[in-house]
Amino acid sequence: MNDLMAIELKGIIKKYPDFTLDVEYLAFSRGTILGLLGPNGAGKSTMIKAMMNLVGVDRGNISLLGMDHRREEIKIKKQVGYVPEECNLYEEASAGWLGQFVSKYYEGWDHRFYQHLLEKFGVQSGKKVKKLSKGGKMKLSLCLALAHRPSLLLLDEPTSGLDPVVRQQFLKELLEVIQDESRSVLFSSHIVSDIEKVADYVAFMRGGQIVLCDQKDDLLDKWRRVSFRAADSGAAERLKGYLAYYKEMNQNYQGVSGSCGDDLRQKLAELGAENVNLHPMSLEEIMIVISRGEV
Ligand SMILES: Nc1ncnc2c1ncn2[C@@H]1O[C@H](COP(=O)(O)OP(=O)(O)OP(=O)(O)O)[C@@H](O)[C@H]1O
Repeated sequence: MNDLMAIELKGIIKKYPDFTLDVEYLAFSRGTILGLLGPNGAGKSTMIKAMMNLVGVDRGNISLLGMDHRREEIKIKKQVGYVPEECNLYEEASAGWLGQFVSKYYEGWDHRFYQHLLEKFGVQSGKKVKKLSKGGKMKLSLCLALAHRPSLLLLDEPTSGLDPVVRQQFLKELLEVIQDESRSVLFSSHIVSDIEKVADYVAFMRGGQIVLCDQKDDLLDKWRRVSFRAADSGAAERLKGYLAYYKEMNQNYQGVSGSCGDDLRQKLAELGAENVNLHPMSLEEIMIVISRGEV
């Protein structure tokens, strides 16, 4: 277990009849935001639920804030704010009542901050949960998760039901919340632009596995769309090693490289590539290529 890590997963296996979560290793440091991207059914929610011990894993170790997720579950939960994908709040309760109720479980509960968040997100304190819109329920869940000023926030697609204005507000709030101390956030989303705005690290999931995890800025630096013509079949064999995914027609290659150094163009040329073109990729483009497993 590494105390400096917000979350550390090692050798996780969780089998369902038609799906296996298989995470060899995933970790990110305290005080940072990890954006978790992946297509529908990739296993993002299952992995987050496993961290919260809401889904029991068959094998492997999970530590949150340097503590074992099973042995020290209660201690962890006092320091974690979790917002699930589906709203599971008591429908007959109001935001005010829920605040009073939830506050009993958290030493760090800050009632003024809770009121401030409700106001900021436009959630009426007296309105019952059942009368809130989908976005309203998500905003209330966020306020409840943020108000005890947790050391670690686990947010499962928190922005999916929100309109663009509230999404902006929420992302701003999130950045403010983690700015003052060493707060850490795991944030899953389909909205790549949201992840791009706030994340320090980005992890991509596909088919139950983490296929890539890196610092966001490094990802943008390293990934390039590449095209070239291979001088001959020997050159083609050597050049393919530089492409994460590619398609080929008559020795004309179009692909992507995830290992772009300043000298990639020169390296490809030395190995027999002609007419080399390199283009930067956005996070969205990288995600689409990785999600599909093809160019
Ligand atoms: N309780 C369960 N029993 C059986 N299979 C399950 C269960 N929960 C999830 N799964 C399966 O696990 C897979 C991953 O689902 P999960 O909800 O973790 O993906 P996700 O990446 O969060 O997807 P989305 O972006 O659509 O929310 C899916 O194939 C799903 O059917």
